[in-house]
Amino acid sequence: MAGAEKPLAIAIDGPAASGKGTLSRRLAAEFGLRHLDTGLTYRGVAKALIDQGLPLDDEDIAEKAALELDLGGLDRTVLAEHGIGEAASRVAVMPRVRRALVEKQKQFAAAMPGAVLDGRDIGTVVCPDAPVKLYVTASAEVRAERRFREIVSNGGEATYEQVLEDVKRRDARDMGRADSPLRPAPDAHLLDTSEMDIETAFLEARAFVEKALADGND
Ligand SMILES: Nc1ncnc2c1ncn2[C@@H]1O[C@H](COP(=O)(O)OP(=O)(O)O)[C@@H](O)[C@H]1O
Ligand SMILES: Nc1ccn([C@@H]2O[C@H](COP(=O)(O)OP(=O)(O)O)[C@@H](O)[C@H]2O)c(=O)n1
Repeated sequence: MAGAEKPLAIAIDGPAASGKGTLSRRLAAEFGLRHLDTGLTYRGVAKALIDQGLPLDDEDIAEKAALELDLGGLDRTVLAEHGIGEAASRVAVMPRVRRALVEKQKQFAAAMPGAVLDGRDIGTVVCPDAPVKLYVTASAEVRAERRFREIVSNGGEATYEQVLEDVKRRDARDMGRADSPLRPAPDAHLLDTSEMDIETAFLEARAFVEKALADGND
């Protein structure tokens, strides 16, 4: 990245358990960039409200929690809990919560040498000028199977049917909200990982990033 004049942003969006976090972490390591899982910021707000016994749907209260959130203090091991994803998608419908978090996410992306950000609105709202945008997806059934295995391997309890229902409900809420709904940016490259293992998906994603960066330097 030596000599780069402005930070490089790689925007990765997609629905729950599509594999965007796994890809983002590996791409960040590969290209020497920082990484922000923006889902953790919405999860962080939801967890703060739950811990204080506060409602998830009061915009004044949730905005305050969003403004107070410290990106440096997000503990993935705690926030990854399945139920917090559902709560996060409820706080994520509120425009003032989004505004507060998007501002912090933009600041993160603006620091050199740049960053890989993953979430639902990175290519459309947080980094609309990113030169590299990926929309990672997979069928709801494949994503539910991945999330189910993840929960069980972490010692949690769930059934595949429950997880599939949760995934579909969250998809509907994320795609149906008025503010920054989940959708591919018009210039995003679609990567359907339904039939790909992690390594294959990473190699595809890396090849796409390399090509996009080379094209951008022409
Ligand atoms: N292509 C893939 N094939 C199989 N499992 C995958 C694949 N991509 C990710 N996973 C697994 O699926 C789960 C969800 O992946 P993650 O990257 O956390 O998704 P997201 O960030 O989109 O919610 C993790 O346990 C991860 O190891
Ligand atoms: N940029 C983002 C990231 C997450 N979110 C919300 O936060 C929830 C949790 O996101 P996440 O990325 O941690 O969820 P998973 O895909 O890991 O299951 C999502 O269901 C969205 O409602 C969002 O609205 N915008």
